[in-house]
Amino acid sequence: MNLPVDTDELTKRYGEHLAVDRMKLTVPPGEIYGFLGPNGAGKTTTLRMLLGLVRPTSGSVRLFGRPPGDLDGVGALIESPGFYPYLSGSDNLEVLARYSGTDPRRVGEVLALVDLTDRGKDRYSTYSLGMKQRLGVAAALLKDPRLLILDEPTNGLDPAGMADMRVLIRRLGAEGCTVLLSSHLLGEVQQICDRVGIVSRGRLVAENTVAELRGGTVLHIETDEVLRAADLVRHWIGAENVRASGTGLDLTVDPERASWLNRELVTEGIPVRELHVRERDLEQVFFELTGEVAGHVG
Ligand SMILES: Nc1ncnc2c1ncn2[C@@H]1O[C@H](COP(=O)(O)OP(=O)(O)OP(=O)(O)O)[C@@H](O)[C@H]1O
Repeated sequence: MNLPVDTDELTKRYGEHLAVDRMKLTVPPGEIYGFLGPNGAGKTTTLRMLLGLVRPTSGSVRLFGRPPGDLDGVGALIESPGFYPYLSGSDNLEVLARYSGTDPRRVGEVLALVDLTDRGKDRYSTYSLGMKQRLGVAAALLKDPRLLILDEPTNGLDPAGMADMRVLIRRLGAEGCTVLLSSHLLGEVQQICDRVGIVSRGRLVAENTVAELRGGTVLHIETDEVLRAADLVRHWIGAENVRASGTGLDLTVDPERASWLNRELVTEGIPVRELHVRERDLEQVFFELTGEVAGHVG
């Protein structure tokens, strides 16, 4: 099958600097794939290589089985498109439609898709940042793509603008469009994407669904005797499943065993102040996988 996105050993080197390192990226049809990593991780460079805007140092790119540069069926928003500020959103799209040989009747359709019908006749310069971004997506949708590539589509948007963009992307996905988007915001990919690839220093360090990346649940125990509790629990369930954190322990263990653990600890004279199951945070997973400072990612 010709996948919408399929790269192999994709590499880009700028002088001594390895911006993208042997990237293997596959996106099957209909998926919303989040390409997640801190600033400078190599996301934009990868997306630019997919679109034939940057030549790879080595490795290969195929979009629908075709070499980069053949962008039939592919729409992209990589950096803010150059819209004319004094033209309306609608007129700007008509210029692009004419330029790309698209039926101008499509302009009304894409404006509706991005919820800009009411403001289509207003000058671009009067648009909010969120509206400008949505017009950018509308431009990428002009040719009715089967694959949409979006670089940081919510960058710089306020919470309402971000929410609108999430709704839009999910709607496009529901209509069968494959979407590959990059982001440095964990919360965002968590909410939008079916699958996530985590990129760090040019390498894809993990790839999975959000749920699987989180790796299920953690049992958290709070006690005043953390060290003694940690020793005992390590002995019972294996040291690799126990992490001491401050006044508590995080255990990778079947939550069904919570009452058994509680009983055993109390029997050993360890007072258990609190015991609850919690989901691992994607931010924590990200940090564990990449060693990147968590503050880099939202
Ligand atoms: N034209 C270039 N010449 C030299 N180095 C570059 C060039 N383009 C990108 N780089 C470097 O390659 C690395 C990856 O950059 P890239 O823009 O792909 O990262 P990113 O993950 O998209 O981050 P951001 O979200 O900040 O754009 C960075 O260290 C960057 O400085």
